[in-house]
Amino acid sequence: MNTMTMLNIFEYDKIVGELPQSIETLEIDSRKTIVGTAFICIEGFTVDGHQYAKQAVERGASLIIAEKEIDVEAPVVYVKNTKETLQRLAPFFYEMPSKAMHMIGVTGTNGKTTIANIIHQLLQKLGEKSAAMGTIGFQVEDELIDTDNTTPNVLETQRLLQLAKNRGIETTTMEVSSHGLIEGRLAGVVFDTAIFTNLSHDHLDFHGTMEHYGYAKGLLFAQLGQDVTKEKYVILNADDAWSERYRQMTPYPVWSYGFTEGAMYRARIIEMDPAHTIFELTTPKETFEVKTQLVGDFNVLNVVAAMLAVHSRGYEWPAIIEKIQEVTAIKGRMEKVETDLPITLYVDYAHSPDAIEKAIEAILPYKEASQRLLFLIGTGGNRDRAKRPVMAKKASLADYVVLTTDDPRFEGEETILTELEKGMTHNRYATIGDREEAVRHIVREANPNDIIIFAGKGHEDFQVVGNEKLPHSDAAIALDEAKKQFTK
Ligand SMILES: CC(=O)N[C@H]1[C@@H](OP(=O)(O)OP(=O)(O)OC[C@H]2O[C@@H](n3ccc(=O)[nH]c3=O)[C@H](O)[C@@H]2O)O[C@H](CO)[C@@H](O)[C@@H]1O[C@H](C)C(=O)N[C@@H](C)C(=O)N[C@H](CCC(=O)O)C(=O)O
Ligand SMILES: Nc1ncnc2c1ncn2[C@@H]1O[C@H](COP(=O)(O)OP(=O)(O)OP(=O)(O)O)[C@@H](O)[C@H]1O
Repeated sequence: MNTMTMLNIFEYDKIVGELPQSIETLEIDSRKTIVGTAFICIEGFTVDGHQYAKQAVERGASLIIAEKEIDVEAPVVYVKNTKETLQRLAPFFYEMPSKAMHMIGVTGTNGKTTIANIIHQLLQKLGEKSAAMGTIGFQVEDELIDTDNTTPNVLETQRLLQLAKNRGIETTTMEVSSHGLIEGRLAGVVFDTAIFTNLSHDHLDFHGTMEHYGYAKGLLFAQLGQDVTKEKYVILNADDAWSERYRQMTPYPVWSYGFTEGAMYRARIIEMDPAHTIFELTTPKETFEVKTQLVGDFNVLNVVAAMLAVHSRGYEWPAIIEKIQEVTAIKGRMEKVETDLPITLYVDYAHSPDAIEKAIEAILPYKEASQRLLFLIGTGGNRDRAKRPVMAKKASLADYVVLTTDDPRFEGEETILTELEKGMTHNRYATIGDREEAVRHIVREANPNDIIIFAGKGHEDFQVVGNEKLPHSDAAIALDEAKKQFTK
């Protein structure tokens, strides 16, 4: 990009040094800086990017954008606020890629990954070139690109969207986290459809109160804009009271879904077993029977929300209902671990109280009287502490519980376990800080034919200890221990 063109995009206070003719790329991480980069210094939660300007110059940055005085061997453009500058600059630099695609945003405490992946699978089955960005990474058709966050920072988001646009992607579905909304990571992303799943206790370390947390989610609906000449849709969960608040934040048509009587698109479960679900979907015009491989009441709502998003894209119901049958379970979401051993193992990403309750409730109806449901749950260190006892209380719905850690980071396991333990409502449980040992212990506790749910890690294959990502797989450890236990 021509440097003068770039300087027309945002306001600056002063320029020190001789500007290059053009810049090749933008970067906020000195470690990724290459020759010809414009490096933008961002003050983060942990460190201040201004400290890394020198390193960026050593790596070839030809221009620095800063808000504090720095001393570097490169031209510097001083602005009032580098975060805001980046939010204006990145979408322009990457040529507003979201405008070239149909964009679907999914927000809510639980279900974002599931819905985004159902939409992605469904659109591909309908012959569309689709991408999905979220907790699992960035899926561009069948390729998976690693990302650091559910909603990546503004630069990464724009860069990935441009990549999708360049590959001819027609629809991109993004998981929109409340952190992403509050931090302006979605600047320049123009959505066409916005979905709300549900709101329950999570992330209060960041948002403080449920009111603030709920308000943050609402920004997605406000961000759809006010241009009523555009055809945009809002898809809200009628079973969740927050939907009424979000309805008021947008002028666009609202399609509500849920089990509740007032829902425009109402689901009623007809049949459900551990391998499939059949439900009836009543739309304002007609009623359809829908078959899906996903299980659990909550997944019926996830499936309906995803089908509505695809309908908002212009696909007719018969085609959607035919293809939804082929959509498979999502990695790490109530995912059954394949084994011939006499034990049923599920890995699930539940790490909020509501998700834990839903995961257990998905299994209880099929559990025979002779079987026990064992549940392993941990919480992260240096994150929302208030949810710990509430999570353990929900986990107490299981017959036997193991309380452990889930990314302890820098926090001692003692505090995590003690705070979890406060919520237990029965005494059939163990506390084991080391997650590998906890997994092995719960398998050893199981009798033949019992069911174990390993909650919290889902698709993740690591455990964050300190600031290191150590390899860890609940499924692999559980299978190893189960072999010892059940092939004697
Ligand atoms: C609290 C938070 O949101 N942190 C995010 C933030 O990190 P940070 O502010 O600590 O960054 P920092 O380390 O202080 O760095 C500041 C600046 O210096 C730069 N730097 C740093 C080191 C260096 O050597 N060179 C260098 O240039 C960095 O690139 C950055 O520009 O910016 C990083 C880069 O964009 C994010 O990856 C990081 O997310 C962390 C990993 C995180 O855990 N975030 C959570 C809270 C989060 O955002 N979660 C939601 C999902 C929630 C849900 O489950 O629904 C999400 O969307 O992921
Ligand atoms: N609609 C739902 N309502 C309640 N719980 C759900 C729902 N959908 C999924 N869950 C539970 O929440 C867990 C996480 O699901 P999913 O990954 O789809 O949510 P998410 O919103 O993407 O979570 P995160 O923001 O933490 O990445 C699942 O493993 C399941 O236990």
